[in-house]
Amino acid sequence: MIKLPLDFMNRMQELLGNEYDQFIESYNRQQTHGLRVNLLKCDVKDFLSISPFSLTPIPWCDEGYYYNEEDKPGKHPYHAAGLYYIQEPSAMVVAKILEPKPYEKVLDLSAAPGGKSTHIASLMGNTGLLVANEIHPTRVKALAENLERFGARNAVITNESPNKLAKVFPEFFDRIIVDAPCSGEGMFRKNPTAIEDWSIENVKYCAIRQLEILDEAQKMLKPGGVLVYSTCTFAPEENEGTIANFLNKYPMFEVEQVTTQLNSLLDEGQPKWIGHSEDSPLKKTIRLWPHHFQGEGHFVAKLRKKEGIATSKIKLMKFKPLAEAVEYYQKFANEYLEDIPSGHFHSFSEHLYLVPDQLPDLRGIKIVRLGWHLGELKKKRFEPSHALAMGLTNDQVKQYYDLDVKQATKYLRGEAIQSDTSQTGWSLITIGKYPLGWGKISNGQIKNHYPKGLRWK
Ligand SMILES: C[S@@+](CC[C@H](N)C(=O)[O-])C[C@H]1O[C@@H](n2cnc3c(N)ncnc32)[C@H](O)[C@@H]1O
Repeated sequence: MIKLPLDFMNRMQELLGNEYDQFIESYNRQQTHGLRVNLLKCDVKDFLSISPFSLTPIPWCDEGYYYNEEDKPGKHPYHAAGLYYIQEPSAMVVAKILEPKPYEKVLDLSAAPGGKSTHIASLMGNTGLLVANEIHPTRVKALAENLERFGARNAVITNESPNKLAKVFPEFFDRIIVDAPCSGEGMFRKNPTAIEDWSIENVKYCAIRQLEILDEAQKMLKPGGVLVYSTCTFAPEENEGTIANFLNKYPMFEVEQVTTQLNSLLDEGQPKWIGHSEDSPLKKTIRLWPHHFQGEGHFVAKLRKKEGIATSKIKLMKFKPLAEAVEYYQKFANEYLEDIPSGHFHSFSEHLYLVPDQLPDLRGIKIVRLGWHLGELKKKRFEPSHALAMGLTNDQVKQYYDLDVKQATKYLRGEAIQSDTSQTGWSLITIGKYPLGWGKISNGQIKNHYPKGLRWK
């Protein structure tokens, strides 16, 4: 049994009353583990037909499955191919509640390491625009890696404070998710440091910070848009409390009833825990309890901004592609790609990106990725990026070289692949039909271009 903070246990006992014993008992149950299939790469049926893991469906997410810990899907080459994301099962409900639609503009304001962003990308089918922002400079790297592995082509990744972001995206997004930094009570079973860091003072501090983040988030939402707020804590101050303070400050928002395939398993919000009446709209927020189903604790509120007319002026981005980079990209694409991705090009020094439509002027914003990174101009030749490989399918390239699991493991370790292929030049290295990265072939030798920073030890 894990050792929980005494003040936390006393609080929970007071809140849960008769249910408290059941709640505490859930800490003795085995942790659950989930993976979520990447619909950008394959449909669930295709994935199940090749999956070597023993999987059980997660009831609230069609593409989510529990796996056995011994399966270690994070260490399988299919993970490196971006076929799935390892995610806490309860967390899979959040993007479902957000319901992003193709061609929309969506913001994930506190996105690292990318659980919700990869889910949103997967549901948007590489259309529209996903802005995935993370304030923390180290954590944003993991976010970029995860979205790249997923093959997301429509994601702009930024490393900013909500306040700075709000200045360039006024009334811009159709949907925003604030998966807020919180006291993490719901993750005590999985994350012992959350136990060490827990205190009542921290709960209060988190509640203040959450409202500050929401203050900025609401500015970026279009009239009629949807704002989803989520935490992985049980603390009423950070859940119903934060939402009550928000609604008080911004009466143009209302709580929307959540309808998902999870409905019968969902618990309602608890307005009475913050001194509100039982008929409060806060009852429409939802709580996920670890003693009611297989997963950790979560809270989600779906808010909608009233309809109206957006009055903010957006200055659109001026694309500045490096002409030579475009020229050499096109040469590369004619030689190696069946389907030549085109659209708005933009360059940062020699790097070429394919940028989603309708992007505002992002001057002053720290940009980590601006859409799909195609590659880099290097001394009169174009070197395709890893992101380009991960966003392609094997039928979009003129040549690919398929590996089995053993060879793929070698490739991911950065080792040379023995072959007697007659291919020459850039070849998409795949497992099944799913890309792992690039190889460059000459005289039957495949030079391994799997990025050094990602190589398996
Ligand atoms: C719960 S985590 C996000 C998890 C992520 N959405 C996912 O599904 O993988 C909260 C994030 O908020 C970030 N954060 C911390 N302080 C913040 C602030 N003041 N404004 C915005 N984000 C902040 C943290 O760095 C952290 O990555």
